Amino acid sequence: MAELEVLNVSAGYRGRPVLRDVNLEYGAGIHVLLGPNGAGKTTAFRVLAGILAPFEGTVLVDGTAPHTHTETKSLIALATHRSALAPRLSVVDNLRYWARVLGLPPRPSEERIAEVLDLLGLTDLADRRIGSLSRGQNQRAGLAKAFLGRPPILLLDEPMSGLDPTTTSQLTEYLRGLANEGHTVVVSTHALADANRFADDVTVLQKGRIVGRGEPAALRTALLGSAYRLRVRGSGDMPAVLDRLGLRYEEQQGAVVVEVSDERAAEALVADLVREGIGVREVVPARNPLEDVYQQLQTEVPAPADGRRIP
Ligand SMILES: Nc1ncnc2c1ncn2[C@@H]1O[C@H](COP(=O)(O)OP(=O)(O)OP(=O)(O)O)[C@@H](O)[C@H]1O
Repeated sequence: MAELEVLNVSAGYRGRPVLRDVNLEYGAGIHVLLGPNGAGKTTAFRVLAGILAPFEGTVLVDGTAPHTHTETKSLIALATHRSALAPRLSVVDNLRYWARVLGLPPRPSEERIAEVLDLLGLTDLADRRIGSLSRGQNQRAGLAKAFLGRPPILLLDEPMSGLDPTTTSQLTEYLRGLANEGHTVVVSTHALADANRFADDVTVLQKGRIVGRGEPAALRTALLGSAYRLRVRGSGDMPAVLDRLGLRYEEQQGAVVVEVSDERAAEALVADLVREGIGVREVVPARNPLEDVYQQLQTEVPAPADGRRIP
C-alpha cells in the first residue's frame, strides 16, 4: 500500500496555472476524479505521476516526491488516451519492452504479459502492431502496460472511454480487486453511472480547484444541500398521504418522486407510509447523485473545498 499526498499544489503550463492550491490524500481504494472538460484532470494526473513539476507545493508518495526520486516515480503507473506505446511494434513486443524497463525477470514477465493480455481481451491481438489497432484496442493496450508491473499506485485517465461494456465490467472488477489488495487507484471519468457504482470516493475538480470530495450521496448533500429525491412505488392513495405529511412530490410514470432532506428522512417516510396503510413496493434515489453534482457544476462554481473526505 502507498499513500499519495498532494500538498498545496499549483501547476500548469508555461507559467499559466491550471491547478490551484490542490490538497489531497489518497490511500488504498478506488478514487474517482470528476470534472467538466478542461477542469484539469489530466494535468492533475501528470503532476501526481511526477511528470509535470508543480509551480508550488509538493506531491509525496510515502513521504518522497516522484518529481525528484526515480524509485518513487516507479511506484506509479499512469494510463492516458495517449498510451506512449511504439506504433510499429506489436502489442506483445511493446509489453516485453516495458517488462524489461520495469526490470521484471523474463519467465514471470512472460506469464504476467499473458495475464494482462487476457485481462484486457488482447490475447488474439498480441501480434498486431499498435499502429493498426482501433481506438478502444489502443486504450486497452495502454491499460495493459499500466497494469504490467502491479504498481501500488495506478492513475487511469478516462480508462473506460472507448471500451465495450464487457471489457468495462471486467476492468472495474479488476480495479476493485486491486483496491481490496491495498492498491491506490485514481480514475477520471465522465461516466457518472460507472463512477457512482465503483467509487469509494469522488473528488470534484472545477477550474483547477477541488470543490468537493466524498462518497457520492454525501457529496451531493454537501454541495447541493440536503434535498434528496426518492422514487417511491406503492399501493394505495400515496399522493393524499404525502399531502397530509406536507411533503413535496411529483408523479412520474407510475411512481411518485418525493423530496426529503436525507436518507434518515427517507426511512421515516417509508415508516409513515406503512403506518398510513400504503404498501411500499420500491424506494430508490430518483437519480444518480453525481448527476445532480455534475449538473450543478455547469451552472455555478461552488466554494473551494480542501481534499478531505466528507464523512
Ligand atoms: N500541454 C499543454 N499546454 C498548455 N495548456 C494545456 C496543456 N494541456 C492542457 N492544457 C490546458 O489546461 C487546462 C486543463 O486541461 P486538462 O487536459 O488537464 O483538463 P481535463 O479536465 O483533463 O479535460 P478533459 O475532460 O477534456 O480531458 C485546459 O485549459 C487545457 O487547454
